[in-house]
Amino acid sequence: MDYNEEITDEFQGVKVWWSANRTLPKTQRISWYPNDDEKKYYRLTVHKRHRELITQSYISHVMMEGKEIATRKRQRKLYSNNPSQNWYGYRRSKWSNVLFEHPATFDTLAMDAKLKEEIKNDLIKFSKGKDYYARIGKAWKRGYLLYGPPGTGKSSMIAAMANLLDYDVYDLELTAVKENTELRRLLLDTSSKSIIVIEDIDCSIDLTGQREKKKEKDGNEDEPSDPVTKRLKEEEKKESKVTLSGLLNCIDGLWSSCGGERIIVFTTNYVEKLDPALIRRGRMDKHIELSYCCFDAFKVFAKNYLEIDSHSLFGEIESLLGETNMTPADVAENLMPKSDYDDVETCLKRLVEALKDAKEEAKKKAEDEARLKAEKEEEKQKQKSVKEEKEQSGKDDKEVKENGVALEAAEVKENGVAH
Ligand SMILES: Nc1ncnc2c1ncn2[C@@H]1O[C@H](COP(=O)(O)OP(=O)(O)OP(=O)(O)O)[C@@H](O)[C@H]1O
Repeated sequence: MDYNEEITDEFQGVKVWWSANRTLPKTQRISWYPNDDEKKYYRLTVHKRHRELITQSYISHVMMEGKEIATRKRQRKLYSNNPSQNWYGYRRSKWSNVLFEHPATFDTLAMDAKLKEEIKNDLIKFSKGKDYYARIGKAWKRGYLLYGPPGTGKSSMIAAMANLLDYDVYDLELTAVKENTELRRLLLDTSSKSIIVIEDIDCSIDLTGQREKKKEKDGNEDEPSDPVTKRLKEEEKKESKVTLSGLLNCIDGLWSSCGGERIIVFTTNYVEKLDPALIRRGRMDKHIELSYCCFDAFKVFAKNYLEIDSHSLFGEIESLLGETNMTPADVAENLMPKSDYDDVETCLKRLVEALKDAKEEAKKKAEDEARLKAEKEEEKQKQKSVKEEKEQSGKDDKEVKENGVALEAAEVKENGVAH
């Protein structure tokens, strides 16, 4: 809306007029910064008989609409945490950000259709649950644990979640956090409507307590003379003290005291390594396994990458997918046309070949492993029988010796007696 422009609006049959204006500065001065004296304002004109309706309902209606428009228009961000030595000073902050523009959505996510629907519903229910969480007296947060082998879509799912809910993403790199208080400050500095992601949780924290110490460097390393480098090196050498209990306390306690909705996502390739305390329900409410490519997931790729719903090769692909483990990342790579000459047939055939190779390789690997196991077993048996033989011969020697000694003793006695 331009200055001196006027627009009309209607609310419950009542007409109102808006105009934009500003107060001009009293003094003229040249400055890099906007003039403090200048004030922008909107004027709302309405017939005085509608005053009550306007002040009691219309204004709050306008504020709410405004907030919704701002949310719709806002550009979402991907944040990553800065090391604490960069937190203070001019324009320094705890988090750096870039625009979040990951294209993954639940439509592009290749996975079991039922599970996908379940996760979507869960997320939507959570995002609409403000009153529900307030009523049951729980912090408005939800934890997801995504686990599965590399290339099965854990990062893609996080992006799809953020795109579905219109949330910002905070990628929390725990290895850059020195202690629990830093972790707390970082988390308190996140905004509402956000997903906080800790990837590869099993690698970032020692799950029994203290985080792995950085490898000690040689003691006789040259001391830098430059004071800035020296300080940075000293900072680096400081022991990292983010603990599992610190992390859990932050997750459990912190957000109860600050409103707003937050989702926390942990990812790992090795779920079995995780401490049950970390992933118990309430902390990680939903455990989602992302696994090797199933036929449902393949059909999503076929639709998205090749724009097909069926093909004569689908049957063969379905049975090959059932017989071998191929990650969605590998399936996607094989399905993607590599040149303008690659048509649907070429891409599907390439996938069939790759699946056959993978099946063959897996078979060979299993055979090699079985052979190795059999050889080990044989070796073990051999060692066992050698040991038994040795023990037996040891026993025989002892008997011979004992008998021999006994005999000698008897002879000595007899001889002694005889003498
Ligand atoms: N389920 C999936 N649906 C759609 N695309 C996928 C899926 N899984 C993997 N991909 C594709 O493979 C690439 C790698 O996947 P992604 O990074 O999401 O896997 P990840 O499980 O997070 O792997 P890592 O454990 O190595 O981080 C993605 O860019 C995406 O194109």
